[in-house]
Amino acid sequence: MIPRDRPDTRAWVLHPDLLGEDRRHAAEFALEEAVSLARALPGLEVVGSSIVRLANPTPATLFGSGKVAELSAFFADNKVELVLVDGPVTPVQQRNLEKAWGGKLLDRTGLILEIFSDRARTREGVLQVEMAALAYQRTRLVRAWTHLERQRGGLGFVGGPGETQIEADRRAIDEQLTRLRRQLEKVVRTRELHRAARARVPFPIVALVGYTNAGKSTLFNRLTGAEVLAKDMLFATLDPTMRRVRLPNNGPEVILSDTVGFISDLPTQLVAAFRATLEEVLEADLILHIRDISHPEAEEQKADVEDILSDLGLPEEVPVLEVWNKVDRLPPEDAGALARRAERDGTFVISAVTGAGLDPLLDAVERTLDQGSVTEELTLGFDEGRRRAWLYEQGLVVEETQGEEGHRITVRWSPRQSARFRSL
Ligand SMILES: Nc1nc2c(ncn2[C@@H]2O[C@H](COP(=O)(O)OP(=O)(O)OP(=O)(O)O)[C@@H](O)[C@H]2O)c(=O)[nH]1
Repeated sequence: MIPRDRPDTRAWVLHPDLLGEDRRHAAEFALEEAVSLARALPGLEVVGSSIVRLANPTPATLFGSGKVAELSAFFADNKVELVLVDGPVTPVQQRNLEKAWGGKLLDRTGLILEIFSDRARTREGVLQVEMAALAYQRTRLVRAWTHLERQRGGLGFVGGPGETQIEADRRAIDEQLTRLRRQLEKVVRTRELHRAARARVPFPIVALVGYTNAGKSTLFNRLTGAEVLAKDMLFATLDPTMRRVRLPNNGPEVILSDTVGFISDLPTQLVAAFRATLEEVLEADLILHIRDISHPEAEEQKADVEDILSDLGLPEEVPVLEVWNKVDRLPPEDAGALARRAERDGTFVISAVTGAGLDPLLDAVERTLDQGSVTEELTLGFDEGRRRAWLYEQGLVVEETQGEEGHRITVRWSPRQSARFRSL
């Protein structure tokens, strides 16, 4: 963990470039993202960053010996205390580089874990991140152990002191993982209860999803007036936040849900933690996919988000509206062309900062929620007062007459509202 009780740690971000000159831009975008990630972490001062060409990773030190020495002098001159390497670094490489550079080193997974742990707000988020961190540590122990074994010439005898220690560490991690897993099961059960309770909330749920830094929290705050952390930081939101809001012009009330941002090349150990925080979108009646249209990799980001949503098993009937945010950052002529394209594609161009384009978007939200709705006639027995009251609370009742067998009620509702009613 990075100490928080002292002046900011001076950090340098290194992106090892495995691709070479013709993919230079990819390396530059990757470095930029890595720097934004590092800036998202309190307690760090990012003093600079660089791309290091890496044709053939060296098993012991990742970079070649000349490069290691050159960087060592450079880090000493610049008083760098922590080096963030934007890629995987083996435990052996980490140990050797830390020795050579005289400071700490964190690889990409380590960095994202630090951010997740800093941001996790719900009990479930915290547990998921702790488990991911332990699982990560465990793989590093195993690798160190194999390495030790190899150092001993692979004779295969057991019980050497180093090995016993690593075995003991591994057992301790396993025990802790089991404990955390049990706690998590309990938390998930409680969450299911909450979810069932929320399934009875009388308003449709609109979820904001999108890449990290796309502007979800800014839009959320603009629409709800809520105090959700919005900074120029990645991962300002790790756990979804929900607020009730009435759409303008006396439109319907909805629950707006802000979710954790996506990130490219998420290390595999972190996928479960990330998904756990995103599962909430499966309950939404409508999804707004917020995109930073000024981002150079906007298209790749869109594909990533769509892939994950479909992997999560988002039901097909849940409508998704695509929202092109940050239009204020484009030159006016590009913004004009974008608006024409958006009209053709059925997407929405907005600026969450200036408020431009919000009215048409909110009209579309209202229309889309209504379009999915159908009118149905129900008969409720006289003993079903609670369910009848629920229909009224939701404002779903169009007409009611009394028949011999009970109340005949005409309702207009979305498929999800109808499903919620049936689960009452
Ligand atoms: N120029 C401009 N900047 C914007 C706009 N919307 C958001 N931003 C800025 O983009 C940065 C990120 O915005 P957030 O709202 O925190 O982004 P997010 O999608 O919630 O990010 P995560 O929580 O990391 O997923 C902040 O600095 C915002 O001020 C916009 O419409 N125009």
